[in-house]
Amino acid sequence: MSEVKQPWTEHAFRYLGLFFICMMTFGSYYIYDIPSALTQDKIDTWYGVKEIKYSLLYAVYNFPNMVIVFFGGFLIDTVFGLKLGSIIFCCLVMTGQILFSISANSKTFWLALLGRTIFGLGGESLSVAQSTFCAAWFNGRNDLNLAFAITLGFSRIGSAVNFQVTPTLDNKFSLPTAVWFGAICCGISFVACIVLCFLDMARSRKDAANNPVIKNDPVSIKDITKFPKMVWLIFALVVFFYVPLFVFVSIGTQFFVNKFGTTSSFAGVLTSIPYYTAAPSPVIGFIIDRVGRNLSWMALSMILLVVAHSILGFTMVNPYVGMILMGFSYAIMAASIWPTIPALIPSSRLGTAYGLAFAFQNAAIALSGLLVNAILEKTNNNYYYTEAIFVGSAAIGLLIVVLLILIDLKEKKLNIPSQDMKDNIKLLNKQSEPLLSEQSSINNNQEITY
Ligand SMILES: NCCCC[C@H](N)C(=O)NCC(=O)O
Repeated sequence: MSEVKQPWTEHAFRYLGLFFICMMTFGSYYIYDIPSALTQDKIDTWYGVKEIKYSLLYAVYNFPNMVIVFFGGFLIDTVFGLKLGSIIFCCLVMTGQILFSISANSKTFWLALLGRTIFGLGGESLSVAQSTFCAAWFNGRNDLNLAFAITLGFSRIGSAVNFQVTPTLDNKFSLPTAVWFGAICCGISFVACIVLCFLDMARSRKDAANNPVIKNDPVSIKDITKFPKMVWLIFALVVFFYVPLFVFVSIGTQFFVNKFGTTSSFAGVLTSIPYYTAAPSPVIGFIIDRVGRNLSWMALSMILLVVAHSILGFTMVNPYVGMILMGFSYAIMAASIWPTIPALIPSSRLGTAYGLAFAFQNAAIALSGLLVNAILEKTNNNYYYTEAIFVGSAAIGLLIVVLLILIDLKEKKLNIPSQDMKDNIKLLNKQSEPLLSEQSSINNNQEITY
């Protein structure tokens, strides 16, 4: 297909939208790790609670999201729409953090848990909305991978900044001030979300004028049974990649103190390296937009993750080496995996698809987090077993990518030059809406391939 040159105003408009897409989740990424940045000891002393209760501040976020985030995505596609859905999820995030801040003033632990629960009801679904916005604004353009990479890189800077700002505010002023600052960040994200919704109205009008589609295709929960097998393999890969990353990060500080004898503040610096190295992710996204072949990049990322955990778990090599490799692995995966979903699923069902991916991810992180902590407790902090789990998980992830590459030799959807992938996405969205409605009214048993 021939390439039509876009005017610079069109690019400027898309990148203005992208700025607000990034800002919309800045607050939620910032506040997620506030308990960890304050440290368990401080939280326990402040609220007068014991260890197990501290972990509840994370559990109340992750456990409901085994289910909630899937419905969040589905509701975006069916009831709320993207704009109203984002506003509702942003409100939940902000309300949750305000309650957490009030609990910090009143030293009421149950209120802190309520706040984190309400944050969880909105936090993951807001990330689904963010990915769906990103796909809506950049589908069919040359810079889809770059846009996803900028979004994640920016969000992760939010996570990393929290680890510096929260302890500083806590030391200089007080613990409640540090927590309220998180609420202010959520307020800024809420305003960004409102601005984005206005911009998105203009974007929808422009896109509808350029690519008119016949909208007669109600989204149903049963549609997930028609998702192609490649997208299920992508969901599996999300699980096997993020478990060795996020679960490791959650025990990282203690790991470095125990295994390498570092101070806890230096251990914190080491642990946050993968979040900082997400910053060059846009550069990688830019390269992938030029060369395409997302699956090959994902294979490289999985290899780096296997090597990183093998070095960290089974050698005494300087921990910077393993953590920087893990960071590169994350930067590459963040830029290459999320844009593959719009290449397999039409825009009208992207909320559901991202919702499913995050639901599996949350379930896996919550359950394996419990398993890993139980193993550490039973083995008196022997990290050999937990690192074996992380290496095993990354190795399974690598096998899944190899399987995807083999399937794609025939399907030619994901490991192809970027121009071909872009053309496929345009075709998928042009065809899917009339195609789905026609097919489902003709024969409900007939398989529909997106
Ligand atoms: N509060 C943390 C948001 C996580 C969002 C989502 N589950 C996710 O993992 N996104 C991809 C990423 O790399 O952050």
